[in-house]
Amino acid sequence: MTNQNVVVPDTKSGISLPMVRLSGSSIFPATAQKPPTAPGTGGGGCISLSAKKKLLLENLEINGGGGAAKINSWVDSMRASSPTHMKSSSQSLSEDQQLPWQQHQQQITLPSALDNFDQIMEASRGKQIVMFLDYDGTLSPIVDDPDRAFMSKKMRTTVRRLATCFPTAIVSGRCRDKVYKFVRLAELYYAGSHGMDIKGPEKGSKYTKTQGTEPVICQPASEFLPMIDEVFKELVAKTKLTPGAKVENNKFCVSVHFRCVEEKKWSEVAEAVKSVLNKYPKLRLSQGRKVLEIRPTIKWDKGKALEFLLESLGFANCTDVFPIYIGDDRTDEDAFKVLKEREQGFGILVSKVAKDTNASYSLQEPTQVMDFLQRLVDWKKLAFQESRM
Ligand SMILES: O=P(O)(O)OC[C@H]1O[C@H](O[C@H]2O[C@H](CO)[C@@H](O)[C@H](O)[C@H]2O)[C@H](O)[C@@H](O)[C@@H]1O
Repeated sequence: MTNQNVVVPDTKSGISLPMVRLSGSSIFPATAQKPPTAPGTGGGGCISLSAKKKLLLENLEINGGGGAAKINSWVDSMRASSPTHMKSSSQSLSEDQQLPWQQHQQQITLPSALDNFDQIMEASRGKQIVMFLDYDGTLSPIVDDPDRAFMSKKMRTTVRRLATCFPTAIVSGRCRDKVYKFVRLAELYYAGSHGMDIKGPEKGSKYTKTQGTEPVICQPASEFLPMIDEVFKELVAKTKLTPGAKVENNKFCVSVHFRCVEEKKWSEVAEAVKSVLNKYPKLRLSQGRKVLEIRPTIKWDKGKALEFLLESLGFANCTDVFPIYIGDDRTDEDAFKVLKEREQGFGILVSKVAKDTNASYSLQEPTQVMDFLQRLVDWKKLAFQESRM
């Protein structure tokens, strides 16, 4: 496996984005086997948007709503991202007023990944499981202060054990350094800034042939660094008079938190973000849990990061791989969608409420995620013991 310079053309801006990635052939034989459809989804856990909605979605996401979307609909969208407001807000808007993530066609209650553990393992039979874990809301509980979103010692121990059994990656909206400081496990892959900053394990990985060489690195949005810095400073200045607003520099994207802002002041946050987006057409908006995020318009997201990591691990065209992606946020949907489209592995949504999702199973909260990961470890150990008998 060798390092290779690759250029990713950005179809929107017309610029080419250099990155380094590993190329390698699969270490597993290719025998196609389709995982069974998750119960309760009828194969339709994936909700397809109509062509019209897709177009609207692209327009809104690319220019942050352009001039058309009013601040009121932004605030409605911000309310819709809060579970206590889920019923009241987005449903009162017409389809054209809604931001992309408000356009629910159907809310799905997914089967529990814990209750269906045996079924998931059965689907993975004969395949290499690869684990992808979101951080906030998945490995750590959601808290008011983003700087204090610590994962428990028990969770860290479980993730460490998991990584001895399966290749494991953390895929987060946070910048890579910050998420690493929270997780502190050198043996993992890390994809920060919603997948726009990927680095392989410091210590090399027993799962790749790259041990002892330079770790894999991928930064497809590196040209946006100065712009993101500028935007960060502008947003800090624009929100400094809004009590509770917090702007976080996530290196290749900026997060504007409104969790601690009084609801009547949410429009100030929306105004600030919208005014900046209007100034920077090469940046777009996405939304997470009580956070508005500004990121480059390049076609790169957590789904692309997942594909890149699979390729780096040598599973590019391999059918004997079984990726499991666990996440709680809208940005994780990009990865769930990739798995659905590849018909490989499963997405697991961490949520207590029904959501419009491409995931196949659900877990309610980080403690359940930990239980699921521990079961995976136990299952692997048992399988290993049985293979030696
Ligand atoms: O992709 P993730 O690892 O889930 O990161 C998404 C964002 O997570 C963080 O914000 C969220 O968690 C905070 C701490 O619990 C919470 O205060 C905030 O309201 C949530 O949105 C992080 O601070 C962001 O930078 C990430 O983009």
